[in-house]
Amino acid sequence: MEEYALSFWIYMGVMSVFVGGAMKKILASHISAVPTLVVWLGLLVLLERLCTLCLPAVLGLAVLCAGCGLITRKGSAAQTLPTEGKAVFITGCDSGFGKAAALHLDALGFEVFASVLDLSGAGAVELQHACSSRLTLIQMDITKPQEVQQALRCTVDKLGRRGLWGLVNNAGICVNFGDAELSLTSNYRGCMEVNFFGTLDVTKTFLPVVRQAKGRIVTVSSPSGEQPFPCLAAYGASKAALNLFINTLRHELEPWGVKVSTILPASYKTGQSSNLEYWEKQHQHLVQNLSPSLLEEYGEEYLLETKELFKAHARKANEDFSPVINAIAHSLLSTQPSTRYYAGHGMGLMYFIYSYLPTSVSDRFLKRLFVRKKVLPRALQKQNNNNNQIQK
Ligand SMILES: NC(=O)c1ccc[n+]([C@@H]2O[C@H](COP(=O)([O-])OP(=O)(O)OC[C@H]3O[C@@H](n4cnc5c(N)ncnc54)[C@H](O)[C@@H]3O)[C@@H](O)[C@H]2O)c1
Ligand SMILES: C[C@]12C[C@H](O)[C@H]3[C@@H](CCC4=CC(=O)CC[C@@]43C)[C@@H]1CC[C@@H]2C(=O)CO
Repeated sequence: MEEYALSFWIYMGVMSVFVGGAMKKILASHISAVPTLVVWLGLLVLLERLCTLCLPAVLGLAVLCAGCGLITRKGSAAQTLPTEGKAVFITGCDSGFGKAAALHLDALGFEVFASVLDLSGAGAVELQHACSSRLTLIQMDITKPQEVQQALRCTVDKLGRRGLWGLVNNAGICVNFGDAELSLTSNYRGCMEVNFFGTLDVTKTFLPVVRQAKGRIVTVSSPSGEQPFPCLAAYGASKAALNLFINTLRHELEPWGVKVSTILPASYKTGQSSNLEYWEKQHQHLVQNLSPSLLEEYGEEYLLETKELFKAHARKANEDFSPVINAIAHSLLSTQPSTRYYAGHGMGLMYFIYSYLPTSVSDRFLKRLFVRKKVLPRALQKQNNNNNQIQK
């Protein structure tokens, strides 16, 4: 009887440690910890069976101590590093997350190298006026290797013998518009050229100075690189390639002391995505370049609805970039940065649905989240009309 009582108390002790750890995750990151809770509770049930069935009391006690040590060490170790003397290079600072990150990191005390496409553009001018004298503005198109090399030379000239603490890969575009079959090959290439090959070149070019500082690489990607968002195949494919490259780099750079993080933002009202004129131009470009057969099979009405759905989504996107900017700052300054940051409300739920519920449920969730089409392709409308005629 005593043996049973001791096993019972060990089991209760282990439960409180694991459930407490999972609840802490829930409080710290809202719903995104739901997957964690599911896993922890599964482990707990397994452990309960072990404790009850085959662990002698002494070993059970050792498990309890190990569990407590694990939770407390992990929980209390993370601290924030000082920004003093740390330099960070950010791509795509003309607008959106890049410009906001440059402003915030400058205010935190970093020496910011903000690269822009247009040194005389509104974004660059705003940064010049709003930031401290530590800011350096650099013109760089990430798809032009000679401009990337020049940007490195300019950065190293200013860093002297110091390494570069942080590289923030932010620059990116969404060229594609519409269903995977309808997206032009030039859309796929356009997204891949900037989002994958451009970021690849910048990362490889700046890696030696980041390794020298045992610093950080932070990449702004997208959930569309991991989940099949409708109408985003070209953009998502480029982000998928980027995610795999960055994730491979993450564990290969561990021996060098370089920490690698990926930021996965929800939907925000930034420069390009909120530019309704941009989506009009994308629509016109598609109609003018789509093959006559596809245009006939899908019909202009179908393409028009897609454009309106993109514009409607852009109107209701989030204007508060702080979840993304705070994630970038945390990934640069925490002694224990996360490998992935879900930057925006509801992202954890989106990933929980995608990870644990049937594909039909997650497919429907993504459609409701982004583009809920009502118009069928013209060819399907004709098929349905013919079937209805036959049934009459
Ligand atoms: N806005 C969102 O909802 C959202 C969601 C998920 C991921 N993202 C990603 O966030 C990143 C930043 O985009 P944003 O939303 O701030 O949009 P944005 O259009 O405001 O910013 C994109 C930046 O990239 C720059 N850029 C584009 N092509 C470039 C090139 N060839 N060389 C150098 N710079 C270039 C632009 O000048 C701009 O400064 C992108 O990688 C985007 O894919 C955005
Ligand atoms: C791709 C975009 C950024 C982002 O990736 C969005 C996507 C719309 C669907 C969507 C919903 C999310 O909750 C995660 C991000 C995301 C999948 C956006 C449409 C235009 C926008 C951009 O143009 C970014 O440059």
